[in-house]
Amino acid sequence: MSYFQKFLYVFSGHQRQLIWLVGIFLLTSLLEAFGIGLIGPFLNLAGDAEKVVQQSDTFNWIYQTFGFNSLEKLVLWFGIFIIVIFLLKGAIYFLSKRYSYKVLFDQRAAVQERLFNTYLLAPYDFHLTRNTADYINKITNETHRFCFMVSLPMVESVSHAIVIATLLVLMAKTNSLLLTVSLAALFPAFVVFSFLVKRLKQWGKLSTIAREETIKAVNHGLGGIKETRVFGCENYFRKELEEHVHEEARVEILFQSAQFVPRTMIETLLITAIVGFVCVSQLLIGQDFQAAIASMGVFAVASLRLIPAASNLAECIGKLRNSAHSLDMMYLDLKEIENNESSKYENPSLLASSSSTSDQKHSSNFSESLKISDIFYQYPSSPKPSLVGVSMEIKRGESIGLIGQSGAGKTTLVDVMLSLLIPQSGDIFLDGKSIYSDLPNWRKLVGYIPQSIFLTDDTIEKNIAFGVPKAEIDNERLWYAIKAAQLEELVQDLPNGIDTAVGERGVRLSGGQRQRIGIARALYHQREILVLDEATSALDNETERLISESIRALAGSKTLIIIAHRLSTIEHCDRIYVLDKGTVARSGTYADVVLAPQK
Ligand SMILES: Nc1ncnc2c1ncn2[C@@H]1O[C@H](COP(=O)(O)OP(=O)(O)OP(=O)(O)O)[C@@H](O)[C@H]1O
Repeated sequence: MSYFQKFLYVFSGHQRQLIWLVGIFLLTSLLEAFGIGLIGPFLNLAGDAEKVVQQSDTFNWIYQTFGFNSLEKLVLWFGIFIIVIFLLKGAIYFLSKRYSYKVLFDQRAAVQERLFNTYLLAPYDFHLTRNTADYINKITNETHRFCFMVSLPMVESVSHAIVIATLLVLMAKTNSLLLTVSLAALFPAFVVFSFLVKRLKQWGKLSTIAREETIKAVNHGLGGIKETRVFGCENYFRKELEEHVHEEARVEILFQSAQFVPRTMIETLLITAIVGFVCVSQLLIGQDFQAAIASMGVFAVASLRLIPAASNLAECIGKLRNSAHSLDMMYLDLKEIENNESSKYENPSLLASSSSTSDQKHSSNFSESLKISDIFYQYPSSPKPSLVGVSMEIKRGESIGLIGQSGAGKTTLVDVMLSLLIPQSGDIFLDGKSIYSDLPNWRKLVGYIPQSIFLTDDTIEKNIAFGVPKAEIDNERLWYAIKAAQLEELVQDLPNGIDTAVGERGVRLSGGQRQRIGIARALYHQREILVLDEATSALDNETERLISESIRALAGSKTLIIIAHRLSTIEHCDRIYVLDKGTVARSGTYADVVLAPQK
């Protein structure tokens, strides 16, 4: 696919604004050229007005038509006219810049939103292959590059190309030989430029990678500041960061310096060509000097616009090449996710509906049973399947425990149940109906309490009512969740109560408190089916008792699926499933599976 097609795919929806931008840039160039073109005649007029009016038909016509009664007035009004043209040009220049920034920044915001939405809706297995640094870099840095290193140069190069083409036609009409000489003289600049173009793309790629690695180094070093400090790894992460920021600086210096090469060459070569042409035609061929001077005048004026237009065009092409990697990356992500088979299960309306799920009355229902039927799942990057023919049936209100050795497939099964992973074969039936026929509805039924809860750097209240705007939080439901998750005492002891900030990822809370916030979150969101991944980390007896109590209190009213690492947690479960190498090895009551001697 061509660069331009990729650009249009990412820039979708606002193509008309691009055409407006090209038009506005052209108008500014035109006014500028017109204004500059008037300066010469004005100086001539001011120097000897009488002679100019006598010799120039145009000035004579102006003088007669507008009824000037003195030459001084003509000079004055002509001067005022030039000032008005420049004022107009200045105003249009300002408005065009303002408009172009509006288009570009609005477009950047639109691409940022689109990328973020795309990532939010991307199949879960897509996220298993990515790093958050990659998302942060694309949404913050690369979208900026897309606007100022792809969109803007694209528009500017079209307007420069039009100006250049017009000037070339004008020059060709004036003196085609001089034009040929000028173009031939520019040949070395084309050669150097085509050599640089390949490098520019490579430097752009290295610069993108360096930015991403810098974010990774910050994430690793500061994200795990506890471990960094305890293991004394400050120097290691400092060096990592140093390496990447210097790499970015190195390639940016190369790119920015390389941008001046075509500009300098074009200027030097064009001036050399024009001066050389005059010398040769005058000294060697003895051409009529007056005729040469006449063409030189047109060339000099045309070159005034041609040199900047040509060097700006070269600069724009340089930027477009340099940002080719950024464009490729954004295009590939958008295209890959938007066309992904699994994405078809995802409903874009989820984005609109998910934030308000909790305050809507639940339309989703679970009245009888959940049937997991013959599930087969293999990770895209894994040589062997993680789940093979897993089946189980769970009645409404039952609690089931999943146990098995590390790597047996418990988390994978839970991820399939949470519809994060879509199985290659098999199905899950809710009251006899496949959940895949209406995933948004299924998602309103299941809640997840992972081993390590993701807490936002916000208050306890906002972490429990996760994803609900503050004004829409239901207080009654919030306090029910706090009580049921055994958090009441903690909240009452805190000076700011539910308004206490938990810190990034909940650093100001203990592991047990964090998990109870997770339970409260699932309860606030009124999920019928709760999937609980019990924390493996050793919790103190009191915390463990509180968590077990809150889980036990839910038994019967909620359907619970618990991945257990401590057998005491699943004592009360109606049924236990033992997973082994991706299959259900045994199932039965706690007494059958855990207490009975194994054959
Ligand atoms: N993202 C992944 N890509 C490839 N293979 C994976 C991925 N995640 C898990 N696996 C593999 O799938 C199998 C089941 O892993 P899973 O995490 O489901 O086990 P588990 O029973 O939950 O283990 P644990 O109790 O240690 O959490 C393992 O062999 C594991 O290596």
